[in-house]
Amino acid sequence: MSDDVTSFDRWRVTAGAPAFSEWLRSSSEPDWTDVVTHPFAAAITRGEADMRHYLAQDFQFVDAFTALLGAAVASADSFEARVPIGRFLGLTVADTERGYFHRALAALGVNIAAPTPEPVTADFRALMDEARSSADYPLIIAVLCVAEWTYLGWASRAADPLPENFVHREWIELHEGPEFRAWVGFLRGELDRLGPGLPEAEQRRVLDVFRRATHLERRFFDMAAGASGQACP
Ligand SMILES: Cc1ncc(CN)c(N)n1
Repeated sequence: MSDDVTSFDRWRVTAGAPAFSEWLRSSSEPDWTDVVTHPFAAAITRGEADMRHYLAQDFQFVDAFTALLGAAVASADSFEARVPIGRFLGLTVADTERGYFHRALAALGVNIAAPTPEPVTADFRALMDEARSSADYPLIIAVLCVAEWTYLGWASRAADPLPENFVHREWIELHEGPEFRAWVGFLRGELDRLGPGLPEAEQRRVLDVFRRATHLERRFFDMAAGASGQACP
C-alpha cells in the first residue's frame, strides 16, 4: 500500500463514524465514486446499456466469485458467520442469479460457452483466486464486500419505474432491495467486527486488496462501456 494512505488507527481518531469498512471505502477514492456513478452503470439503470459483452464477461466473473463465496464459508471463524454466506451462495448466486444469466444471455443471443476473457476479467479472476487461496477470511470478505457494496451503490440510484426490459430490470433488482442491503450490511459488519483487531500490517493487506478490487470494478465497467460504445469520461 502506498504511504499516502492514513492508517486505520490514525483515521479513526478524527472520523465521525469510525467503521473499518468506511476507512476501506474512503481510502479507495476516487475509484469508488467512479464505479457507483459510472456511465455504463447509469445506462443500465435507464435500460439503455448494451448488456451482451458485459454479461458474457460477467458470467466468467461469477464463476470465480462463487468459488470465493465457498472459500468464505470454509474460512469463516464461526458457524453464525458461515450461515449468511452459505445462504447467499445457495439461494441467490447458484439459483436466482444463475437463472438470470441463462435467460438473459439466451434473450440477447449470446453463446453461454465462455468467450475469451477480457484482460480485466482475467485480472479480476486472478485477484479472487489469490484471495481464495489465501484462505484468509478478512481478505476474502474484503473482495466480496467491494463487489457487492459497489453494486448496491449504482443499483440503488435506479429511479422508478425500473426499465421494462427484464435484462436491465432484474439485474438492478438482484443488486438492490432489503435482502441485498442486509447482505451488504453483513459483509461490512464482518469487516467492522474483525478489522480493528488486526495488526496494522494485516489491516494494510486488507486495504490493498479492497483498493485493487475497487479499481478492477472501475475497469470492468470501462471495458463494458468500450464494447458497447457507451462514452467514458
Ligand atoms: C464485476 C462484477 N462485480 C460485482 C458483481 C456483483 N456480484 C458482479 N456481478 N460483477
